[in-house]
Amino acid sequence: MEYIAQHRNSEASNPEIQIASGDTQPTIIIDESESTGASGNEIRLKIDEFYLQEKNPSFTSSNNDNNSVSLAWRNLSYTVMNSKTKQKTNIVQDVSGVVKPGEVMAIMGPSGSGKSTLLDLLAGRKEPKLTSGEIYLNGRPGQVKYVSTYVMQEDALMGVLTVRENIQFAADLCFPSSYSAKERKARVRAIITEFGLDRVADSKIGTVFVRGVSGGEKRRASIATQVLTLPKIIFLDEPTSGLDSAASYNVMKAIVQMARNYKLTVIASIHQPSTETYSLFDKLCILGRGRTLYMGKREKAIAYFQELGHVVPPYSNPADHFLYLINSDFMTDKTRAEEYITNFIVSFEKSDANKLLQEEIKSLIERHKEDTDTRIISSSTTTRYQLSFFKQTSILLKRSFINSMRNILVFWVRVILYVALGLLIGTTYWRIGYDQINIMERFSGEYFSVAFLSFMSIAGIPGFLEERLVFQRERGNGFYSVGPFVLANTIISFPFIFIISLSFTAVIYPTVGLHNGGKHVILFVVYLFLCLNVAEGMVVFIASLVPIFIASLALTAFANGFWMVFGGYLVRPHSIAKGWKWAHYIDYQKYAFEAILSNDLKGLDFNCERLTDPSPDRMYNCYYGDKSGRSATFPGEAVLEELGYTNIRPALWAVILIAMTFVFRLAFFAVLRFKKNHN
Ligand SMILES: Nc1ncnc2c1ncn2[C@@H]1O[C@H](COP(=O)(O)OP(=O)(O)OP(=O)(O)O)[C@@H](O)[C@H]1O
Repeated sequence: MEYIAQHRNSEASNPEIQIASGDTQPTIIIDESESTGASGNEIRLKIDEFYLQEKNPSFTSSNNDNNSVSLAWRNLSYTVMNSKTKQKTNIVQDVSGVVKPGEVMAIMGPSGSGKSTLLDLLAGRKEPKLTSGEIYLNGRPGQVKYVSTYVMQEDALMGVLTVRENIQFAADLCFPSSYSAKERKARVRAIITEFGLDRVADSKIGTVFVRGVSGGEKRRASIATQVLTLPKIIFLDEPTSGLDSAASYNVMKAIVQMARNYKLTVIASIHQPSTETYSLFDKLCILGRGRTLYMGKREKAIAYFQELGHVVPPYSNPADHFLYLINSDFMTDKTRAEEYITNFIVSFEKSDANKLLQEEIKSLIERHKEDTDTRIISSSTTTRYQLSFFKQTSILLKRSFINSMRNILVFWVRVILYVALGLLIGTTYWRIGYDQINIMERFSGEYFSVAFLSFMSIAGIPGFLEERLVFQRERGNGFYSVGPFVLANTIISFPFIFIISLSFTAVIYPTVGLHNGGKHVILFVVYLFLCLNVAEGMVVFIASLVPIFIASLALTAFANGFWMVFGGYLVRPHSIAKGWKWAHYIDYQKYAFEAILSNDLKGLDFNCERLTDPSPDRMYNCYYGDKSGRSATFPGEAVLEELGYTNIRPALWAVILIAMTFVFRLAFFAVLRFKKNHN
């Protein structure tokens, strides 16, 4: 059933949302002008909720928590084995807790206390073999990952896109196709308002070249893109890290408000919240050495520690005080430090707070024992992705296109570099002509074009790494699969690489004075284009394998250095040592270089040197071809033959270059598909 929202400004007297049921398309009629104090945004929110519930029952509402999910866990442990000592270490041990819909819990503790590990455990992101304990969704064992979203610490946004565009693309990717463009836009508007981003909605996120929104706004935008679908449980890994206290407060406030409005269950690991941020939490889980030092209501924590004899001094931040209190890392006496923390652990185990917690978990399980409603556990598992492969690819293509057009780092920096370099080469070689002494210059120019242009594909690494981070986040949240991303990335590179090849050729070809004629110019562009596609494929493959900027830069530079050695110019094919011949045959630069060489030299005649003291039998000195001294010229073919570039088959070489592009793109797919992410 479809619903259409209509805004009517004058006639309706009832400010409430009305549903005018028709036969097929009931219409929501809204009067914004005479609302009873509800702002346009509030009305919009109501429409959005309405849409979300009608279209997908897994979306929750502020007034209806039927679909909300409580999360409880009991005796959760994570144990790793030290590969050297073969000893087991509990990173997290016997941790229990419960968070109900609408509540926000903070996991706090000193560095290394196990906050991230616990968050990952709860989110189902840890190796099950190393995990023990139980996790309950609404009191029943269930798969958390199907009803939750994990918000990573790093902002994963496209810098050249505006806040709204980033969120809109996420909405286009994560909502099912039964949502109209208008509905998705409405949801985007609503979440922008919820996260207080209206003022900067049309500002770019920012890049190294363009100053964008503030760190806090960027963090809010990043979170907004990940919670658009109102997942029932939200995990946030250090959502305020790197932000000042005001920005941290605003980020947390937006999250808390959303949790309240939509009855979402929220768990966030947090380092050192300010007093204001701390006061936003409903519950606290304080960890020390992987054990629970306190788990319960935030407002009862002060009294709890007071009972243990640790009074929070007046006017001090309770969070700071607790963290200071439980930090034994800097105690010089290790036995005393151990005892000190053990006291906190034992005190909590024996505490009323713990008894209350255990009873709460028990009663939650009891209450849902007879529950036969499996909707929560199974609702999101029926279809893995909301959109078809084709739709996913087309949206990603559109976003990649905008990113490539606007982000100078992706392609344009290469266009500028190549044109500048083309001008440099062109003006240096300036019309090299057809004398035999110029032959090696042709070789050098053509080799340089292939090798340097391929090498400079590394300029695309920063842009790709940014895109990969967004991909990783969106794939993690189940927006789309690897195939559409790889396909979109591949397709979008073609026109830009073509522009690069064309612009370089346009500059270099006439200035250097390569083989004249339309066919030769076109073939030069084609070979360069095919070569750069392989180079680009190799860059994305390496950068996805090692997604660390400096490391992928170094690896790609090494790989290109390797190909340069075996490309057939620095060492001619027949001179390459036997043991390295294989490298020559798998070197894409060989195929491009030889095809370009053949395109230039074949069909050209070069002038031999006229002797200063000619005799009737010997008038010329020819480096190649007929060396009898009677011929004034020799063909380009003779040069190739004598220098060992025999058996060049340009059409086959072109096919090999296409195949190599395919292989690298396939490897790129395999890496994204099968490599485990550790960041
Ligand atoms: N797989 C593992 N093998 C060995 N040690 C581990 C493993 N995972 C985590 N640890 C160790 O367990 C401890 C807890 O790690 P965790 O990252 O959960 O702490 P944290 O409280 O989030 O720390 P921080 O606040 O500094 O990020 C650390 O000392 C860490 O080095």
